[in-house]
Order: sequence, then C-alpha cells, then structure tokens
Amino acid sequence: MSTAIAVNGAAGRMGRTVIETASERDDVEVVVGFHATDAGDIGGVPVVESDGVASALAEHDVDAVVDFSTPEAALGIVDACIAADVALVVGTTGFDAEGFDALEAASDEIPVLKATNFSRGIQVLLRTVTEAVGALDGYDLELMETHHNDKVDAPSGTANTILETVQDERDVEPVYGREGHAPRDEDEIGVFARRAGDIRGEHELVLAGNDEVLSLSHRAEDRGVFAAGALDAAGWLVDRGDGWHEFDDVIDED
Ligand SMILES: NC(=O)C1=CN([C@@H]2O[C@H](COP(=O)(O)OP(=O)(O)OC[C@H]3O[C@@H](n4cnc5c(N)ncnc54)[C@H](OP(=O)(O)O)[C@@H]3O)[C@@H](O)[C@H]2O)C=CC1
Ligand SMILES: O=C(O)C1=N[C@H](C(=O)O)C[C@H](O)C1
Repeated sequence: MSTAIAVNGAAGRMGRTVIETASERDDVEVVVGFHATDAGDIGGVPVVESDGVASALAEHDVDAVVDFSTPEAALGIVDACIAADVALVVGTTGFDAEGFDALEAASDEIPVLKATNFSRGIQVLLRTVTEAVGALDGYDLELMETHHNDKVDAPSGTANTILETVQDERDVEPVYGREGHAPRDEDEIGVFARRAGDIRGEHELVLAGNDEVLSLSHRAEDRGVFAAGALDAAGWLVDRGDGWHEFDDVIDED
C-alpha cells in the first residue's frame, strides 16, 4: 500500500520536485498540496490554500506531510497535523530557536522527522566529519557552502548541521565571512556562504594541518535527490511512533 503524502510549499522549487519525484514511484502518492494562496493544480495534484490544511488532511486521508516551505509556513501547519494525527517530515531550513522548540514540542504528539539535508551522501559526510575531526586534532577547520541565488537563509541548514557535528567533537567558535585585519585563532572555524546561479547545493569542510589538507565535500546535482530522501523518510516515518526521528535512522534501515 502506498503512503498518502501532502506537500506543504507545493508551488516552490522543492515542492514541485517532490510531486514530480513521487509521480515516478509506487510506494508514495502525493494526494494534496498546500500553498499560501490558491495554486490550482500542480502535476495533477490539487493544491489548496493554507487555511484549508486541516480539512484537506482529513478529506484526502493523508498519512504524512512533507514540508519544504518557510519556517513560518511549516509552523503554521503543525496544529493541523497534530489534530489529524499525521506524521510530519520537515525539510525547511532557517528556523530560529523558538521555531525549533515548537517542532520538538509537536513530536510529543505526532512522529516528526526534520533534516536539513535529505541527500544520503550528506548523511555519510556527517559521519565522516565526526571521524575526521575526532582523529585530526589541531587541524584548522574551514566550512564553505554554495547555493542558488534565490536561497534566503545563510549559512545553509546543512552547513549549520556540519558545524554542530564539528562542535560535538571539538570546541570551535564559528567566524562568519572574515573581513579586514582578521588573524586566525586556532579555536575558530571560518564559515562562508556563496550564492550564484542555480547551484543545487555544495558543501565542503577543509581540515588542514601537518603539511596536508583533507577536503570533505558534497555536491547535489539535482533537487530530486532531496525529494527522494524526503519521500523515503515519509514512508519510514508513518510506521514509527510519536517522537523526534532522524534521517540517519532511515538510511540505516535500508
Ligand atoms: N532538507 C533538504 O534536503 C532541503 C531543504 N530545502 C529547504 O526547503 C525550503 C524550501 O526551498 P525551495 O523549495 O527552494 O524554496 P521556494 O521558495 O522555491 O519554495 C517555498 C514555497 O513555500 C511557499 N509558501 C510560502 N508561504 C506558504 C504557506 N503559508 N503555505 C504553503 N506554502 C507557502 C512559497 O510561496 P511564495 O513563493 O508564493 O511565497 C514557495 O512557493 C528552504 O528552507 C530550503 O532551504 C531545500 C532543498 C533541500
Ligand atoms: O535551499 C536549498 O536549495 C537547499 N537547502 C538546504 C540547506 O539549507 O542546507 C539543503 C540543500 O543544500 C539545498
């Protein structure tokens, strides 16, 4: 039986990609989409206004919502998901601490899975970051990301996740985009965000020391990679209980 999915942010770059990616699979079906205003029909999927989310979840018998929208729009559907007892997969980035706490609180009542990056390669990169930073004590660390020119949050959610992963291993302070007289401190990590063209998403952590440079990098070549991971997560999540879940657990169980 396929998982019935609703897409929040259906008219956006990722929302449209999720609808297209799901249309090529048998295990998931996008049954409805949500947009701030009436967006008609996208890829054969009815898209309803966000004030109709609660009734649409019931009417379309939705199992899971996949959200790629804005922090405000994501938080705007949480109560409806709880009321309908629907699992929530969040791909949106750029939440502040309060927004993140609201998602965590929702996970007391429904299954919630949030990932800043639904590519499998990035999950493996995160594991590698832990190993490399743990093993290469004292190496200088620098973090770079590059995205399309319409991206609004910086650094990217993924860069923040890489930074947190580094900080779990080593006590480093981020310095964002150096400028002027800015000698490097041994306990800092430079963080840089570039925006250009339609670059799907590039991340690189450089570890330099001991007359060598280790570069851990990832490049997404198509938004379909994120859509596929989010749909995998949705199918996995509907069989789980209420609580906070990680994408790493999804790829571990394949
Ligand atoms: N976790 C991951 O793997 C990935 C995460 N992302 C993240 O996903 C998010 C979306 O990215 P992207 O698709 O490129 O951005 P877009 O701006 O293309 O899409 C966001 C969409 O959400 C819509 N929206 C605004 N308000 C609402 C609302 N109240 N209800 C429903 N929809 C609404 C926007 O409409 P309008 O334009 O009319 O305002 C827009 O169409 C970003 O935070 C991005 O960082 C992106 C790729 C991968
Ligand atoms: O906005 C994007 O495009 C992307 N956003 C995510 C992020 O902020 O890390 C994931 C991916 O890099 C694409």
